[in-house]
Amino acid sequence: MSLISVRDLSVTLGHSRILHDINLTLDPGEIVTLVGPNGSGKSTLVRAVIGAVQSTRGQIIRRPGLRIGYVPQKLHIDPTLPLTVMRFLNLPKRVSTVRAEQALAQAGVEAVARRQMADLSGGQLQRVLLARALLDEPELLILDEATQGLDQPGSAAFYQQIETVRSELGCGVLMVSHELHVVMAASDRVICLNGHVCCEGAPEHVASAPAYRALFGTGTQGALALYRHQHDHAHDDECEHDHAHEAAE
Ligand SMILES: Nc1ncnc2c1ncn2[C@@H]1O[C@H](COP(=O)(O)OP(=O)(O)OP(=O)(O)O)[C@@H](O)[C@H]1O
Repeated sequence: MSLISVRDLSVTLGHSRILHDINLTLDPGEIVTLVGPNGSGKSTLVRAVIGAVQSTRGQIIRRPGLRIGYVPQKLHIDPTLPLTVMRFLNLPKRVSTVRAEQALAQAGVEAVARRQMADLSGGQLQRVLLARALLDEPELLILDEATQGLDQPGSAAFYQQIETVRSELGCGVLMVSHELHVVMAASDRVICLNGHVCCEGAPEHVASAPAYRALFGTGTQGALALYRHQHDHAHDDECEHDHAHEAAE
C-alpha cells in the first residue's frame, strides 16, 4: 500500500483556489520532490498531506498508523537562550540518550550533541532538525525547503544525507525545493506544480518537459548531470499535456 495517496485534491484558502485536481501517490522508499514557482502551492500541498490544511475537495489517504517526520524550512532560536542539541531533541517529549545519539548519527552530525543550538552552522542546524524528524523512525519524511540558506555544496551534501537516510530506514521522502538541479538529481520522481500538476516523472523527463521549461527555462540540464544516479525509468509517467501557456497566467 502507498504511504499516501492524494486523490482529486483541491484547496481553497480565503477566496483563492490554491490547488486543484491534484493526484499523487508516494510509495515506501521513494524520494519525490515538488518543484514549482513561488506561490504555486507546494507548501500548501505539503501542509495538506500532514493534515495542517483542510481540503475543499478530494481526499488524502494515509497508510493507517503512518509515522511522519517533518523537517521545517528554518527554526528561529533565540541566540541568548542556552539550549544544547541534546536538550533540543528532548523537546517536547523526552527521548533516551541512545536514541538521540542514533538519530544524530543518522543525520550525519553525531559530534554536535553537546553543542549549543545557537552555535551550529546552517548545515549542522538543518541536520539537527533532520535528526529530530528521525527520532520516531518515520515511514514518511517530509522536508519543506529544508536547505534554505545553505550554499549549493551544503545543499547537495544535505540531499545526499537524505538519500542515505532513505536507504538505511527505507522511508519514503517528500520534499519541496527551489534548488531545482540539486534536488531533482537526488529524486526518484519530480512533480512540477503550478496550482495543479503540470508534469511529473523522472528528473530528466521533467527537466525536458515543455511545461517545466515554460516555468523554469532550460538551464538545469547540465547541473542535473552533477548528481545523476541510476534509476529504473521504466515506469515514468508521461507528461500528458503541454501547459506552456500557463507560465503567463
Ligand atoms: N492562509 C492563507 N490564506 C490565503 N491565501 C494563502 C494562505 N496561505 C497561502 N496562501 C496563498 O496560497 C498560494 C500558495 O502558497 P504556498 O506557500 O503553498 O506556495 P509555495 O509554492 O510553497 O510558494 P513559495 O515557493 O514561495 O514558498 C500563495 O499565493 C499564498 O499567498
